[in-house]
Amino acid sequence: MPDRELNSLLKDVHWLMDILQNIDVGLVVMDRDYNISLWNQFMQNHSGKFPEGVLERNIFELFPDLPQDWFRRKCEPVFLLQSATFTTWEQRPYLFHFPHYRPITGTARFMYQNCTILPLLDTQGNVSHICLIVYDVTDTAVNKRAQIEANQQLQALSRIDHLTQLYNRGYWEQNLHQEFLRFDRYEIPATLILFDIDHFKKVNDTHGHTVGDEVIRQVSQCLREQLRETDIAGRYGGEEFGVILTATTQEGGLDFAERLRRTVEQKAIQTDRQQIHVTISLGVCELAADIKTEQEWLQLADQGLYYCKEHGRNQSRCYP
Ligand SMILES: Nc1nc2c(ncn2[C@@H]2O[C@H](COP(=O)(O)OP(=O)(O)OP(=O)(O)O)[C@@H](O)[C@H]2O)c(=O)[nH]1
Repeated sequence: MPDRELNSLLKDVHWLMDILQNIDVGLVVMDRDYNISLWNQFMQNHSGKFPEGVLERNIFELFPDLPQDWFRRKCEPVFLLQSATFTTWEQRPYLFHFPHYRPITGTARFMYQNCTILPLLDTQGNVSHICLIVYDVTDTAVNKRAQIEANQQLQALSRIDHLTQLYNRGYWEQNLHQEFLRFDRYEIPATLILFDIDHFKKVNDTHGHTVGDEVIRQVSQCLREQLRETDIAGRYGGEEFGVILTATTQEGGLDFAERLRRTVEQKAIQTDRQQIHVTISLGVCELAADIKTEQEWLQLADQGLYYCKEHGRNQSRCYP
């Protein structure tokens, strides 16, 4: 080869090596036994390990925390099939546990990484080495996680009634529908309670709307204290509430209703000026095969509630 061509080739190789060293991604070349042949500046900066300490050494001995089985499963097809593989931070947040110091994404305790593993062919066309490329994707990952979290919070907020912290009517009705379908499929018992505060208009008229709101809040608090984790309680209307008692028969439902009724009756609701006592009326209905829709289920519980209103209030009634 003429000198000029050789010089030009050497220059190209020299430049390429410069680029490999300074590029802002991690580059690691390994042989068939996972011994390291190339370790660029990015890997040195983030691991604190210098090339002289890693070259010709086995990557699993140098980094005992590497998920060895998983990593081998990713690399073996690259050796055997001569095709590249990729891993993303969503599958596994990182391969190398590198600290992360960026001020903007300061919430990240480590560097999130995507990785690519490329086959490197020898002169006979066999894959003698693989090249692992490590990308720092912390900014993307942190933003995406923050977005997911914000969406979850928004979703939770859109399900909750602001005044009572119970489910709002829309979300509660979705649950009623689900419970109805569950009964249809598995015949697991479920009991519905609809209740409202007696003579609530009078509370508003006598003490004002703010006190009325406080009464609604404190009755909701009584309800929350009675609930099991599987019960689903919502604010159905102004001073009307719905409770779905899962895996509960009419007998259990009536027990719950009476317990709640007594708790509210005994509660002294403290307002700025005085104590107020209120009572509630409750309609109870266990789901049965002849109830064809959830609307029918609601109407039956409502008829129980209506019966209580007609017969003196401060009581609970099963219907049918
Ligand atoms: N303070 C307050 N009042 C509300 C709210 N939502 C509905 N109300 C009031 O609740 C009252 C309900 O009155 P009614 O439906 O006549 O029932 P009631 O006076 O409780 O009588 P019975 O149910 O028959 O015992 C109305 O005056 C509504 O304005 C609310 O969020 N806050």
